Amino acid sequence: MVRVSSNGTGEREARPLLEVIRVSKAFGGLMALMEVSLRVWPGQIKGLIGPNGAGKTTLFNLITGTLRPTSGDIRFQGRSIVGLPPYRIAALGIARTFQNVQLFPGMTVLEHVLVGGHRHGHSGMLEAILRAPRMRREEEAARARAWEILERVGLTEWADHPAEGLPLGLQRILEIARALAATPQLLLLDEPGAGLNPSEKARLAELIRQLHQEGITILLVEHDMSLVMGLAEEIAVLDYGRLIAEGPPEVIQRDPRVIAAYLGEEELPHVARG
Ligand SMILES: Nc1ncnc2c1ncn2[C@@H]1O[C@H](COP(=O)(O)OP(=O)(O)OP(=O)(O)O)[C@@H](O)[C@H]1O
Repeated sequence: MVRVSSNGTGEREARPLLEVIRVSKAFGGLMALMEVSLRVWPGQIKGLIGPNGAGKTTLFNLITGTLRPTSGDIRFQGRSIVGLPPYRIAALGIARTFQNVQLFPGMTVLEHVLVGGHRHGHSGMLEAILRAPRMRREEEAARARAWEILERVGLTEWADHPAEGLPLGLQRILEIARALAATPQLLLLDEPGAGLNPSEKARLAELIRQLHQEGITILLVEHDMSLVMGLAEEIAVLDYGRLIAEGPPEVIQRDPRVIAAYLGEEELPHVARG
C-alpha cells in the first residue's frame, strides 16, 4: 500500500515503519491483547489510548522485546522482530520511555544520556581495559553527542545535577533524552505527561513536536486527552485488549465506542463531545 507520509513533506512512503499484525498476548488465563493490528507510518505521531488495563504498556513491552507475543507478528521496517532480545530491537532503532520514570540513582543528567548512547561504542573489552586511544576518542565523541542531545531537549544547565533531584517534568524529558541517545527511528513514549503540571506538559508537547519535525516517528501512550489529541495525527484505541477504533483525533473523540469505553473510568478524560 502506498500512502502519503504524514511528516509534512508530502513524499510517499511505501511501507509502514512498524506493523503489529494480529498480535495476542495471554498472561495465564488473561488475554491482555487480542488480535491487535496497527501500523505506524514513517514520520507519524500516532496516539495509543485506552482505559486502565487496556493493554497499552503490554503492547510496548511486546514491541521492545521484553515480552513475546502469544501469537501474531511485529515487523519493523518490514522485518519481523518477534523473538529478538531487547538490545537487538533497540539497535534496530526502537527506543522507549517508561510509565514510571526509571532513572539511575547517583547518576548525573549527562551520565544518563551517555548510558543511553552506549550502543554506539565499538571498543571491545580488552581495549576498554587498556583504555586504548580508540576508546578515548569514542568517549569524547559520546560526550559530545550526549551534550548535543541535552541542548536539543534544553537540559544543558542541568548536565551535572543528579537526575533524581530534577523536578518530575525534567525527569521525563531526561528519559526522552536518554532514549534519543540511541538515535531511534521509532520512539515509544509511555504516558510522558503523567503527573506533570500544565506548564511541564506544554514543554513536553513542544519537545514532542520538535522531535516530530526532526523526523522521528512517535508512538504515544497518553491518558491526557488534550495532550494526545493535540499531538497525534492518528489515534488507536484499545479496550480490554482489543482495538476498538482507529482514526484521526476529531473522529476518535466522537466515536461512541470510545466514549462508552471511557464511561467506566472514575475520571472522564477531556473527550470533546458534540
Ligand atoms: N506481567 C503481567 N502478568 C500478568 N498480567 C499482566 C502483566 N502485565 C500486564 N498484565 C495485565 O494485562 C492487562 C493489560 O495491562 P497493561 O499494563 O498493558 O494496560 P495499560 O493499558 O498499559 O494500563 P494503564 O493505562 O493502567 O497503564 C491488565 O489486566 C494487567 O493487569
